Amino acid sequence: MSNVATDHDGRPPLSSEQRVYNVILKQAALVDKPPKSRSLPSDLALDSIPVTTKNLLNEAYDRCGEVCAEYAKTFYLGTLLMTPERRKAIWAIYVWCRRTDELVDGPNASQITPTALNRWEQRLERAFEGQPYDMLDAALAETVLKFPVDIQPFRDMINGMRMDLFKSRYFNFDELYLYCYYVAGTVGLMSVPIMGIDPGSKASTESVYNAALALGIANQLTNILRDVGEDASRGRIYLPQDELEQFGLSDDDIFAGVVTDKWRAFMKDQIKRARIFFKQAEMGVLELDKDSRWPVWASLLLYEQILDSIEANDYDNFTKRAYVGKWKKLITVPVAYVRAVVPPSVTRLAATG
Ligand SMILES: CC(C)=CCC/C(C)=C/CC/C(C)=C/CC/C(C)=C/COP(=O)(O)OP(=O)(O)O
Repeated sequence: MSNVATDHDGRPPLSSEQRVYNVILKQAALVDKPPKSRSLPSDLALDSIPVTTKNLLNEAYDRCGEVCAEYAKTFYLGTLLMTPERRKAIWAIYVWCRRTDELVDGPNASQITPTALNRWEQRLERAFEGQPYDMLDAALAETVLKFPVDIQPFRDMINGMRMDLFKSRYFNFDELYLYCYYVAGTVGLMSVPIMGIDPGSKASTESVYNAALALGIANQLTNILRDVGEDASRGRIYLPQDELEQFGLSDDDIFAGVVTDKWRAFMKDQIKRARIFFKQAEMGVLELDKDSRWPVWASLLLYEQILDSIEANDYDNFTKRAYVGKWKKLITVPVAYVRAVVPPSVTRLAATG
């Protein structure tokens, strides 16, 4: 990828950031288009769904909600504040992402092949065409009919799983950035059309998508920094090789798992970068629809605190798993609520006054 000097037309290749930004421009353009359901054949229009199917669909959404409640408790509680339509849609997307992730991370992960991922992608395409394979896919199919969600981020998440099958080293941050977009930034892009942008927001749609992407990247970078030891035990190093080298470190140091001054310096640098992405994301939360802000603030603040915990562990992410304690979690939830409901000018004044 990065060692190709030019593309087919002899132009220098785009950086990962530019490639991902092109996806964002496409997503933002979609928001202004009429909903897909209006341009679908009449038998696929939402108001023509028979009552029995509607009941089955409601059961499927309930199941999605249960899965979300089980695996992402805080986020689930936050979704309860959203309108019923939105919360159902978020659950359906959450479940699709979880099922995708389980293909490579779940109990059957060792049997996963590129062919199985291709089949999963075909299923996704069918769901977007209104021909779901099972009821959970049906919930997704209805969601993407109702909201201006594009298939590209979903395809890209599957691309991330493909990447994970054959790649266990990242030469530089550009390569890692693409991976983080695939497996986490995509979630941000899928979520914005559901969560909605505040009608009074003056921000451009692209900038809100960009902030959502930043949150996905920040979360994934944090995840990577938290899990260095665990990943190394599986032979994987999700850290930029060139940056390790700049700090005088190599794969062997990661496998040895000893916290040295070089490691601390390297980690400080990585944490700094993850925090920059969190900051970029924060600007976008303010632009989201009022009811969607709380769950996003809560998950942002909670995830960002994992970085503090790595610092508190004196950068030992080889043998210690950084986590946010119960009390800190409990304090974060109301803090997130205040940030979500109080206009930023007031909090800013309160902070300075
Ligand atoms: C900021 C704006 C404008 C919108 C918000 C857009 C959203 C919801 C972005 C969130 C993106 C997101 C949740 C990405 C997933 C990131 C991630 C690393 C999840 C980790 O999942 P698990 O592996 O289950 O985590 P744990 O191992 O910590 O349980």
